[in-house]
Amino acid sequence: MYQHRAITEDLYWIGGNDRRLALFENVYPIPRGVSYNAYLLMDEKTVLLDTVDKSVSDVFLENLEHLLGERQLDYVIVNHMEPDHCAALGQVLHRYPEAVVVCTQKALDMIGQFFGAFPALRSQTVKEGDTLTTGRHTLSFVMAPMVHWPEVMVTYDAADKILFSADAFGTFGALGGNLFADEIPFESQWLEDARRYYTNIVGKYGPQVQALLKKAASLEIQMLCPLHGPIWRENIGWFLDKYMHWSSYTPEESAVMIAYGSVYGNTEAAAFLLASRLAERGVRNVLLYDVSVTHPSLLVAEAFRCSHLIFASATYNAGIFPCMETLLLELKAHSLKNRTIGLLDNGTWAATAGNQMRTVLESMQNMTILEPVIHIKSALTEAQLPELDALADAVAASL
Ligand SMILES: Cc1cc2nc3c(=O)[nH]c(=O)nc-3n(C[C@H](O)[C@H](O)[C@H](O)COP(=O)(O)O)c2cc1C
Repeated sequence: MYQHRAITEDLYWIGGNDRRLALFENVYPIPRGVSYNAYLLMDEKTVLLDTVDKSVSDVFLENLEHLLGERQLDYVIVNHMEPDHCAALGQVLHRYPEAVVVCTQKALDMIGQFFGAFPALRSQTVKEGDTLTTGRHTLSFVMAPMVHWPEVMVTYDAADKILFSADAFGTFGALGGNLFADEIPFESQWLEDARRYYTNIVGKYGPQVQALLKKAASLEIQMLCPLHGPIWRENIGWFLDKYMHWSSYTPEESAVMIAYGSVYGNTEAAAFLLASRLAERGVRNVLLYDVSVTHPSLLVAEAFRCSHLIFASATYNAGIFPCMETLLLELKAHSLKNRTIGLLDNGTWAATAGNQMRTVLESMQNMTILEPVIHIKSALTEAQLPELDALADAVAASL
């Protein structure tokens, strides 16, 4: 049964929701599911904006066929060629061979790579500022390379001031009937997933996102239609501000995240003592995470949110505790920068985790490592409490 939704008088959401997928990109847990948004503009010409993942392609095709009825599909705009948005493209082109695919040259190349040759493919490649008039609407194309993939562009509808923003402004979380961000408690129930989505999926490409935000600033935008999650028509400035922070690697809050990796509990105990010492100094909302039981994607998101990051690790086979090493390499891979760092390590015969964590962190940009670094020999001693206090003082003073 079709389940399309009207957005305006001639624009429809025709996507689908997947609540069964355990791991997005086979990496990121999505307990609240994910939506794959596609849009259909029913102007004098009909225009499909992106398609969907294969998991929801049946309902998407039903939506498309039901809305089109006897009309033909004139254009398919491909903003992003990642398979979670283009898996159904092949089926669309087989059903509507007269449709003209509008995309970047790079996306056109990818169509050939993913689907093989479509001998009868009708295509129109576009560049920055090119436009397509479909009747009442004039769509213009804004290049957004590496706002996830190199072929990405976004599409601006000048008539209704809508930006079809591809993966930008997306979030994890399936839609539950409400289509608009202003219809759901976004800040309290969705922001965490939006941050986890941005930081993990697009977070590495901050400069490219900044470039897109700069271009978007010159457009009057009344609605943001992303490829995942709810549509924005109110409070867009608030969400843009989040993107400004995330893409410039500016902490959202003066806050402390402590992540520890511990086998027998002694490093954990020291991390908890440090957290308590911070609380005694009036630091609020200190967050303590065990890296062994917390998915790195959540810790990456938290690291983007917090100004201060403390890493406490047992030494493991002359290296960093494995889950901690994974976290640090993930943070580096996502280009995190501009943070204040505290370090604790532990070892029974040769503690090397501290130096190795420092090496990773010093290879990242603008990471300020606070002194003292705490070195524990198996278990923290009374004699080390002044050192722990000194680190707590340094963190509190720099917040
Ligand atoms: C598999 C394994 C490898 C370890 N390798 C080292 C090591 O290379 N150097 C060292 O000093 N301690 C090593 N240790 C010991 C722990 O780092 C040490 O006992 C530490 O105090 C554990 O802290 P925890 O109580 O937080 O787990 C290793 C422990 C395990 C289980």
